Amino acid sequence: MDLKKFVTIVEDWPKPGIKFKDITTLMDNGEAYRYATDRIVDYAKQRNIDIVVGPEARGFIIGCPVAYSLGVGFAPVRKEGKLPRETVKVNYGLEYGSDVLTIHKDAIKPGQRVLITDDLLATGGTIDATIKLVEQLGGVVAGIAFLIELTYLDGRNKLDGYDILTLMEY
Ligand SMILES: O=P(O)(O)OC[C@H]1O[C@H](OP(=O)(O)OP(=O)(O)O)[C@H](O)[C@@H]1O
Ligand SMILES: Nc1ncnc2[nH]cnc12
Repeated sequence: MDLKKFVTIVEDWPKPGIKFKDITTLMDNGEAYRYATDRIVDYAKQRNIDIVVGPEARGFIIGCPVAYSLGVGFAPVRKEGKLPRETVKVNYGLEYGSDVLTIHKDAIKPGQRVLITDDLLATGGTIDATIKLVEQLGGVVAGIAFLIELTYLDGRNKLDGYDILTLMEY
């Protein structure tokens, strides 16, 4: 299936010069959403995943159906002030700003094999921060899966040494 047919490019959003890749038009097509999810599930099955971790908000859209299909748990990474119990946190930069990401301190047990999911790899700042959170808790990043990679931003370089799956490149 040609997944790119289901992604809508929105020019100059949220800021001038950004070509926003809108995945809502992929998610609202049942066949495309299932096809993309199943490809990530196939990847995860080869990597003995204990738990899926995804950053707010679009990382949830990808990670939750993958976790459900694998029969493993999902741990959310959220922006600061959203998780109610004790967290660890890290600052990060992204294509159009900067922020703080957090995860519950007990979300991952030391040694657990983690699949990180998100919709899109741009500068790699979000996932670099997510890796730091997972590793701070003793998790092993066994794979990272995205729908989309913006190759011109070279985020993959920032994630050097980790195993990465992307389903579409721009
Ligand atoms: O590789 P990077 O440069 O870090 O950029 C990619 C991240 O940016 C977007 O999330 P955003 O922070 O806009 O949040 P949202 O998912 O809540 O819209 C996207 O969903 C990725 O998580
Ligand atoms: N160009 C882009 N499109 C969609 N989400 C993004 N997150 C960071 N850059 C993005």
